[in-house]
Amino acid sequence: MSHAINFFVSSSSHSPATFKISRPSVFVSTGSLRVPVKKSLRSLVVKASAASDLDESQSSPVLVSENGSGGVLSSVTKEYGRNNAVAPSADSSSIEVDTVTEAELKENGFRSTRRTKLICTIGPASCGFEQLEALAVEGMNVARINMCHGTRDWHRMVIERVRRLNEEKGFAVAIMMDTEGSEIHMGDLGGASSAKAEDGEIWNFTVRAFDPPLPERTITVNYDGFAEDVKVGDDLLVDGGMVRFEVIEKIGPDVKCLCTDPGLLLPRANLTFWRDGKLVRERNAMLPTISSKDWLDIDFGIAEGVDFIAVSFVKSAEVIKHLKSYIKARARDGDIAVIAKIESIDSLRNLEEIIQASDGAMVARGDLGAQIPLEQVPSEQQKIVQLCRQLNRPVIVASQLLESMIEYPIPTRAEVADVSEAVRQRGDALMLSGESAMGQFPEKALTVLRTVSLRIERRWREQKRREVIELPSIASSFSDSISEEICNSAAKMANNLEVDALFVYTKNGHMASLLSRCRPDCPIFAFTTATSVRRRLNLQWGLMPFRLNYSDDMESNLNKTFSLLKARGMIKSGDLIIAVSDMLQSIQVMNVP
Ligand SMILES: Nc1ncnc2c1ncn2[C@@H]1O[C@H](COP(=O)(O)OP(=O)(O)O)[C@@H](O)[C@H]1O
Ligand SMILES: C=C(OP(=O)(O)O)C(=O)O
Ligand SMILES: [K+]
Ligand SMILES: [Mg+2]
Repeated sequence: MSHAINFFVSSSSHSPATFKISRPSVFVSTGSLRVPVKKSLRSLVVKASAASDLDESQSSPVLVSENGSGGVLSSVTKEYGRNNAVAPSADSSSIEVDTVTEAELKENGFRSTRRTKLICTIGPASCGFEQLEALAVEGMNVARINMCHGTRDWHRMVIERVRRLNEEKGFAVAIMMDTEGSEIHMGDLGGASSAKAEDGEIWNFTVRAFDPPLPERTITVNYDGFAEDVKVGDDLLVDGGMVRFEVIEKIGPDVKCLCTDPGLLLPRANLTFWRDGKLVRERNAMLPTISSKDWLDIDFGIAEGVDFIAVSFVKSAEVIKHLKSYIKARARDGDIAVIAKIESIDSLRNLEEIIQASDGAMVARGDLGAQIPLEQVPSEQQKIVQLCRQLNRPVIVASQLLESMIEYPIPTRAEVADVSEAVRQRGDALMLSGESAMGQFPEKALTVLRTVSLRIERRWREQKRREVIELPSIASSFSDSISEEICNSAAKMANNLEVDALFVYTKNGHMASLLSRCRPDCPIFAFTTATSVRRRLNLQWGLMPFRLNYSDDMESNLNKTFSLLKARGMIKSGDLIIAVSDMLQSIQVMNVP
């Protein structure tokens, strides 16, 4: 027996008078017990189309098919059979999914797949082909290159290796380029890997350029206005306080500083200065968010076709809008997603408009913690994660998640608790920085992120502890409202019916992100026609992106998908799924035939 429930909604004029929805006489069970309804199909189709396209009979209410003979089921079965008959092996190559997802699905089934996405910063400790491969196998979804460090040639080499890895080994690792931004930082220490500053020593911070070797106890500073901005008596903090100096004398371009908290100085470490307990914001606050060097790096990123550009030290939404239109005018293959890094006081002030303007955000706790009191960082993190979810933007929690693993093979208990909390908050992605860029245990650190994520996600599902965060409507058009309602309902149905997976057919990824936003219990298979969209979906919670050519005909799309996934052993007969699509705005519940 099968049930098909169809709503036809006429919507060219959005006045309530022409908008008719009738209640279905047969409704999908919302009991919490999962009932395998083998060979049945229940579908609810909400179709928004121009009123003039529909006559009165078409727009009239609900079509219910009580028997399977003439309903959607029979055509699904027929189509499926036909697909199967025609060269299944040739067809099975036309669905692209990364090897890690495939293996995870085959070995452990739907429920156990990881929902939280993982980003690794690539540096000297992880840039080799085999090292990158090991990270990909371990679950790296996105490789981040930080333009603060290394040359463009070095970054190009990393991008090429990741691309080759994807092509040759079937991964789908996306690339994120992170701009240097106009932060004030130290120079390269004349090639030394570090320098020790001792208590009571006097160091010279200077804007003069030197050929190596540098004079003893000399630090070059990248910002020309440095010597003018600081005052005698200011505190100078390296990396938010890892080393502390006090300004004792200014002589032209040289600033003499007394070390008051000793420690290790690392190349290009960030510098902030404080006066009367407040961050000093002189002319340095006027520096452009995107420097001329950043624009060259951005051109490089566009030419290399990176998937994401993360913008450091964002102050306002304007810069994000500007960059997005710059990219749109230049990027060849679709656009590059722009991620706003929230790491300054200004970005906190303009948080909502910045997130609105961006394609995603990063809680960049490293620099954020150097600008606001440390004890305020956790609550800002929570707020940013929640706001991103409400505005439907992916969010990354970054920096010092497993800092001790730069040196040690296991994390501290406190670090594990921090990672757990970020997973519990349901951020989209977690990011490694120094742990994977220059630490001794990049793979082990990634394994910790993966296992902790899996553990917390499973526990959350087992306890059925769905959080009560309110998801406000974000749609800006009637059609968007329909998509949003469909995704909210489909996610709820998926939880109540305990389905195995949600399927979403989405050309630009919007419907997939709306489903991800609901953080449903089951994984979301996102089918998209474009490789670039597929790579970008890698950043979003719970999405398993597939590339697949499909038509506007949902039935044939489903048949094709079932046969391809079955041929690859990723689904099996009887699995219960809910499918939604952005072509025919619909929800269908069915067992895989
Ligand atoms: N491309 C690179 N080349 C050399 N070292 C790098 C590179 N990328 C990252 N690193 C090292 O890894 C550390 C952590 O990376 P990250 O957090 O991205 O930078 P930062 O510490 O400047 O914020 C850096 O301080 C630097 O020592
Ligand atoms: C991720 C961050 O930015 P970066 O590593 O580029 O300083 C941060 O400050 O936390
Ligand atoms: K950066
Ligand atoms: Mg930063």
